[in-house]
Amino acid sequence: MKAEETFQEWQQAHNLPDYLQDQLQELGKNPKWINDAFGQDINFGTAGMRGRLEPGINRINIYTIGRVTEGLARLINEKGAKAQKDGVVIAYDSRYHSRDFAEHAARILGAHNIHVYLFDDLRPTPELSFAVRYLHASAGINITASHNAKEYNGYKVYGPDGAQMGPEDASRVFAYAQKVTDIFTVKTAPIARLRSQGVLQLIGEDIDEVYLAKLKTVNVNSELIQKNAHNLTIIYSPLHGTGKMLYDRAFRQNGFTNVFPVPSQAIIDPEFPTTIKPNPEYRDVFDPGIKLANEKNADLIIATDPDADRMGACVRTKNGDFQVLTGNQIATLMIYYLLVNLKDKGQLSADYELITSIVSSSMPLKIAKDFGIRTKSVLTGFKFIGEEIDRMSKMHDGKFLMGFEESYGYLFKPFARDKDAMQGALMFAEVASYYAAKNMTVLDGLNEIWQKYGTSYEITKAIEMPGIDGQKKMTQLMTKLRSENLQELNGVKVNKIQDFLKQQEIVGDTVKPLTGLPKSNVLKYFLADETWLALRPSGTEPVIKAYVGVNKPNIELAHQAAENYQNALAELLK
Ligand SMILES: O=P(O)(O)OC[C@H]1O[C@H](O)[C@H](O)[C@@H](O)[C@@H]1O
Repeated sequence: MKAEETFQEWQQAHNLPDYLQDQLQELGKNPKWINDAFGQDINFGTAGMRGRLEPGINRINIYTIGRVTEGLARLINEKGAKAQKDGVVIAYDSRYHSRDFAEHAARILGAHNIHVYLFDDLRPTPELSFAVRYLHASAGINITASHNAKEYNGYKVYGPDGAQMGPEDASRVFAYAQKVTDIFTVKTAPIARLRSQGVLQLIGEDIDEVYLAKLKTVNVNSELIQKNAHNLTIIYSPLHGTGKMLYDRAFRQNGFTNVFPVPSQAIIDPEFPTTIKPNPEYRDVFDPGIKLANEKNADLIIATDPDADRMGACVRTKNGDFQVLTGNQIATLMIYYLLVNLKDKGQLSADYELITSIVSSSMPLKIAKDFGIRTKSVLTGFKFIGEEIDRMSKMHDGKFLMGFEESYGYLFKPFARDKDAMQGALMFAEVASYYAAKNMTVLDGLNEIWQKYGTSYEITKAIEMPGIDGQKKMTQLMTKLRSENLQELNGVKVNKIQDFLKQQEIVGDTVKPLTGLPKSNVLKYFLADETWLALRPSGTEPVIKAYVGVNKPNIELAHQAAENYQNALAELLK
């Protein structure tokens, strides 16, 4: 059906909530918007779906949420009575309509006689992942758009292992969802009836308690924390979201007693009024925290994104200013600390594994190699790290030490199978205590690591390409880059190209198969000066991501080189 016809159908639909009718009228004045919002179904991929909170089949609203939930219900029913009985856990974050959408999903699943565990209030993504495993549920749903701006919402789906759903099941959910002929009349059952029938069960504090007990096991040196944590003042921000629910108990129970929330950002608020995007990779989100840190004489600010899967940190520099660390730098400090700790205790063994992604820093890999442990690099998406954890536990062929992605995601203990900002915050607080005990700052620690292993520095940039037009442009650009086989950049020779879609590795005129990972639209370049570059369309936002990682003798040279390469990539992507 043409975009215009679908748009008209929505205009004529009965019972459309007021806010959607208002938006239809306003936004519908723009033919380009109609084309984009009604031109195709919103994609449901392995990261679920994410989009602007607007009317339209290519947007996030009660109807697209309803349709995909119907798809999930049909998949669960196809799996049989046990899957129905095991049920689905539903969580949600602090965004506009998150709770409405969660209840709507509960009503649809309930109408299919699928057991539902619905959180009584907002909760972190990793707690949902944990709950799916703990309750032996057949799936999980989280209504969240993670760190996106306030205009967005989304839908993440989890499999029985607590990791985000794999490609096979995701495409079946999408296929079932597409079979829904009338998006406005998906069958629901009333919440009160589902409650009285025992189909819908509320959960909350009961899960918090067991999840917190698990979080207690994350820190590795309680003696160090006991001796030093009282000297460490931590400023914490949940960025208006779900981290608020548990941070206080989590820090305290693990021995971090000097933790102060940023008051303005500890207010749960879908407007995210203190930020442009509630994303802990940006400096501006830390501004209120820096003010408080100066008042409290604190050196460390930790922030978690609204669904508390990403964790970022901002630390005091020598001249008293503050610097936001990258996800790669945080991971570098963490893996180094973990390995030193294991070595000191005489517990280091070669079967420990570090799992990371192909677009993350090479520094943690270097450190892991130096300490003699194993590493594996997987595609972007924490579910791939989850798969490796599964492999280790089933095959007994490795001990999981840490998983990380440059996008501020970390995991240490596999009771959750998605990145866990609570685990990240606790581990980073321990790293800061370790350096405090040595009278060093976290930045001193990073410098020490750089002196030992060379200075790695990475910059990731996201180049926006919105709408259906943007999607076409990304496809064209990736095709063009594939056909060009880049020979040099900024005068430096490209030694090797890895094409993860064609599964080929190109060295000069030789083309070899690239094995070991599923197909993915990623190009990675290795240059003669130890630089690596990667390009890929994001799976969660309308952007192409450009990753640069350089290795230089010092940080000034590294900064400069990384910026220069980013500029060169920006030219390529014009
Ligand atoms: O780079 P993207 O495709 O936007 O993905 C960025 C991130 O998105 C989600 O949050 C996934 O859970 C992460 O594993 C992934 O790293």
